[in-house]
Order: sequence, then C-alpha cells, then structure tokens
Amino acid sequence: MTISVPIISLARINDPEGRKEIAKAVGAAARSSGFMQVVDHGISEDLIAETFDVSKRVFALPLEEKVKYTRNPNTNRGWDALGGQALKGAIGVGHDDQEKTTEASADSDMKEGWMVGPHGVDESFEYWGRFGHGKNAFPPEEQVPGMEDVMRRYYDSILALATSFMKIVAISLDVSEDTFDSLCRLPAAAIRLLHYPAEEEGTGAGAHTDFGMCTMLSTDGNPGLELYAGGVWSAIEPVPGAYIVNVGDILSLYTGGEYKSSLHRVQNRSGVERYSIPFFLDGNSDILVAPTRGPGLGKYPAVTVEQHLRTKFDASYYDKSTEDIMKSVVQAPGM
Ligand SMILES: O=C(O)CCC(=O)C(=O)O
Ligand SMILES: [Fe+2]
Repeated sequence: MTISVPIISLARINDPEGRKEIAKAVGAAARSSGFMQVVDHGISEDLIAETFDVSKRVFALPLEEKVKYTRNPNTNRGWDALGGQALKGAIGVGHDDQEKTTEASADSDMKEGWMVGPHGVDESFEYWGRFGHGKNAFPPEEQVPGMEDVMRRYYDSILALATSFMKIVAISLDVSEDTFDSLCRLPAAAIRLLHYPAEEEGTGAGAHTDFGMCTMLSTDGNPGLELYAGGVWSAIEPVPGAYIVNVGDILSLYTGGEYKSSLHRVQNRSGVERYSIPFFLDGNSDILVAPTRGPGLGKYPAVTVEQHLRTKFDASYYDKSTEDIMKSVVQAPGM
C-alpha cells in the first residue's frame, strides 16, 4: 500500500502572503501524519548529487578503513556499522501500537551510516564536550576526495533550509516567527549518510519516531520508507527532487502532540542498494521543552533537548533487551 503525503512548494517563502499559505499547508500536514514532501526548496540538485556521490564513495571503502571512524557515542559523529543500531527502540511513549510495531522490526537495522555535523568545531565551541557536538570524522582527503568540502556545503545549506522551515512552523502555530530561534541556536543537528543493502527480509531501519524538531530527508529514489498510519504500514513514494520532511518528538512535545511525530521504518525490498540522506534538526541542547498547547498540555514532563536525545540514542544503540529499551524511552506524545 502507498500513502500520499501533501506536496508543499516553498517557492513563495520570501513573500508575506506566500509564507502564510505555506504555513497553512505545513500545519495541516503536521496535524495529520506529520509527514510532507517539500519542493522548490532552493537546495541545488548538483549539491544533492555531489552529496550522494560522496556517500557512495565513503561507504565503498574497505571495512578496515571505515572502522577507524567508528561513531563516537558522545559526539555522535562518524561511521555506524551495518546492524550497529536498532531504531525499533526509539519509539515515543503514547503510541498505542508500540508493542506491535516493535515486534514488526528486526533486532538490528540493516543499514550503515555516517553522521556529520558542522565543520570546524573545536575546543572553543560553546557546546564542546556535550552530547551531539564535536569534531567530524572524515577519512583522509585522498581516500574520499572532496568529502569534507561537500559535507560542509551541504550542512550549511540544509541547516539554513531547516531553520527557515521552523519559522514557517511558528507561523503555522500562530506564534511569533522567532519562537524557535532559541531552539535553532547552535543546535544539535546532523546529516546522516545512510546505505541500505537490498534485503529480502529484515528491517533497514526499525519502527521509530524521529528525535528532534524536524527531519529533512533526501533519497536516491528507491522506495523503502514506510509510514505507520491508520493501523497499517504504507510506502511513501519519494517525489523526485523533493525533501521528505517530518515532525520529530521535540516539536511534537512542544505542541502537546498536536503536531505528530509519526512512526516510520525502512524496508529495502527494491532489489538494489538504497542510499538516503536525512538531516536532523534536533535543537539547542539546553532548551527545556514542554507542551505549550494541545492534548498533551500538562500531561508530559519537560525535558531538555539534550536529555531527550541522550535517552533515545541510548535506547537505540547497543545490545539492550527490548524490555530495557522500552523502559528507557522518554515520554513524548507521539500520536
Ligand atoms: O532512509 C530513510 O528513508 C529514512 C531514515 C530514517 O527514518 C531515519 O534515519 O530516521
Ligand atoms: Fe526516521
């Protein structure tokens, strides 16, 4: 089964009337499945193609090279081995179908990843040493020529897009456009290059909700992403050139569940390898988030972005039992 999520053009994002119209569409999508596809986003096709090219080249390195850049669990930068994560542990409480969807995912994700954050972070950075901040891990230039440069340019572009998208989200909630500025300041945020082998069974990315404010996903066009809606898993078909954008837990929590952080997963049955590149705008580590409206108002405790990320990363990495994982999942009004 296939599900179509709203396709929203950002062409009129710089025009006051256009902004209101975009915000209306974004609000409707966020209150429905929390997923949408965004076109006319201004990120050049060439830059996206260059980023996919880098991704293919870095994953093609021999295992003994990639292992040198194994993801640092504190900074959240570097390479994740195939099967190194089980996203099925990362489900916000409040999902009635939690157990069912957990059973529906394999114990580890059949994907490898490479997490990349902003360029040039060093000891002088305000959040140095804090979770989700730190130095990128790149192979030497001669092994993957251009990787650092391409990733820096892609990071800057996608962060700018996600930050301006959050202003539209603010308009859609009828609050001041600068409402999310503090959440967008020096945010924990990362690009994740992902590579899924073709699999006849198993799960590429287990059922989960995204952790932060919003996710902007580019895919190579191969299907595999599925959304859990109305009690069934349905495929989202990527519109060529569009970003698949979805609400994460932090934004859902802020809206008391009015905006949905929906369950999704990846199963790559396409018969070919699949590459995708999500960007996660998680938020400023120190900002305390609690429901300001919606059905969850007064029901869910406030958490800082850092606490929430830590809990969800801890829940989805390393070989914990499902029971342990479920115990450590933070309360977030997913649906
Ligand atoms: O690869 C995809 O299509 C989605 C990946 C995803 O959901 C995630 O990394 O959070
Ligand atoms: Fe996701």
